[in-house]
Amino acid sequence: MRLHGTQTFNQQGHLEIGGCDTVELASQFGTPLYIMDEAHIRDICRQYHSSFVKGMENTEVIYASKAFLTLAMCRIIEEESLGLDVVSGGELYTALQANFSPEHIYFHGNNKSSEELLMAINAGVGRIVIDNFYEMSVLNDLAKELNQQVNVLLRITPGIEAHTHEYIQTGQIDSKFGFTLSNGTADQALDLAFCYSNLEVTGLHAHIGSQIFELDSFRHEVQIMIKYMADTHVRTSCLLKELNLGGGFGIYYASGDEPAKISDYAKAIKDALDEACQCQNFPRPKIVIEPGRSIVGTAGTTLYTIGSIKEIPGIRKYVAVDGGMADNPRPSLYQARYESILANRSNEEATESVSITGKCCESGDMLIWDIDLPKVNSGDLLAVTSTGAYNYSMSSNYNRLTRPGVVLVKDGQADVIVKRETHSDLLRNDVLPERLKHVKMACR
Ligand SMILES: Cc1ncc(COP(=O)(O)O)c(C=O)c1O
Ligand SMILES: N[C@@H](CCCC[NH3+])C(=O)O
Repeated sequence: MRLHGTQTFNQQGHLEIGGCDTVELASQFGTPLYIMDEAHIRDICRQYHSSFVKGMENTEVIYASKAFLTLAMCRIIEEESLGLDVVSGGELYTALQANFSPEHIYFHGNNKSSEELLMAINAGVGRIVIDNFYEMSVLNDLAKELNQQVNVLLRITPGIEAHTHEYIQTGQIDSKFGFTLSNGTADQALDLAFCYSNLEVTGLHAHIGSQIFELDSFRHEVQIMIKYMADTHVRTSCLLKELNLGGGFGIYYASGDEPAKISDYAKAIKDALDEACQCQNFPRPKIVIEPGRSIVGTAGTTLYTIGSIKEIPGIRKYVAVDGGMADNPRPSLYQARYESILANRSNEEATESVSITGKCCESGDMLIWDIDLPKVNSGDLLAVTSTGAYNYSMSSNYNRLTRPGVVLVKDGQADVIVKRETHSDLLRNDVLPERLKHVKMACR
């Protein structure tokens, strides 16, 4: 088990995060509980800032908020001088409610509605990243009506198959995202965008996928995109000045994961950029990167209480927790692997192999297959690590489970940043039509 950020074990053998004893957090806030380590998030933001913003000229880091977004997170990100990537009206709304400076917001998405585009224009977001022809024409019409010039990037599909789960690859040709480079669609899109009176094309965007470890995928992306920008300059004499390379930097979830350091990703990108610009005789564009997972992933831990335990002799021991695929769908979606420990007995030796299952009505509701733990008892607390990204943000109310709360811990203080849902929250939007109100069981 690898410890992350401020995680440590205290004298009672309890897992501590941000100076808070997780056993006490469980009794104060209940389980399941998402715990976010503020110092760790800030430390990673600072590593990105020093490697990319300070370490390279004219570079911006924007946080891909789809990984984990709350009002408090927006404030942390802005305080750490990072921008924000949003992909929906809901994410944009959250950022604006948190008073995030709109000029540092990039608006993504492959099917933005007119309402979302209008919201983005009215808010004055820094960039809208155009994904397709339909969006381009709708956006230009809206901007014209409002008599506004909108700064846009075009999303290009560069044709790179990064080594990651196929569901989280995005740069390959067979992708729903962006304008394909290899078949001339990207050229057509640029030619059209240059003609639209209310769009200001400042540059290009590409994103090759998520949870990528190899530096070569990013080097390759830089080479392809700089060559394309240089070719575009020759072909149209328009000089594109900005290149957004997306996110995708991998993190440690479980043994075998070996992500590069943030400074290594930065060096690989910087060197590839210098080389490509020199080789293509092209002026260095502004570079933007948009990491999500790598900023919050290892800063999150989910705390569960163990309930039922079922042993099938000679086959497997199922240990059920009070959450599951509703608060962490990643194992069932991508066969994602996680590590965990007993938070209340973290100093004890592992003696048995068990599989951690959730409480949803699905056989596929598994969190971890075959993990070694001390002999577990009902009532023990299980901490699953690296759950900061795409857990809370992808959680659901399946089986009408209530979403866990989120606490932000730092220097011994724990603040609730998202309240635990209650049963009455589940009925918040239910409407019982008058004609069904007094209906009882029909005679059979
Ligand atoms: C356009 C875009 N940018 C950034 C990201 C963030 O990726 P990650 O969380 O892997 O850094 C994603 C998600 O894959 C994305 O689709
Ligand atoms: N949701 C995915 C990553 C996709 C990122 C968005 N393009 C995950 O949990 O790994």
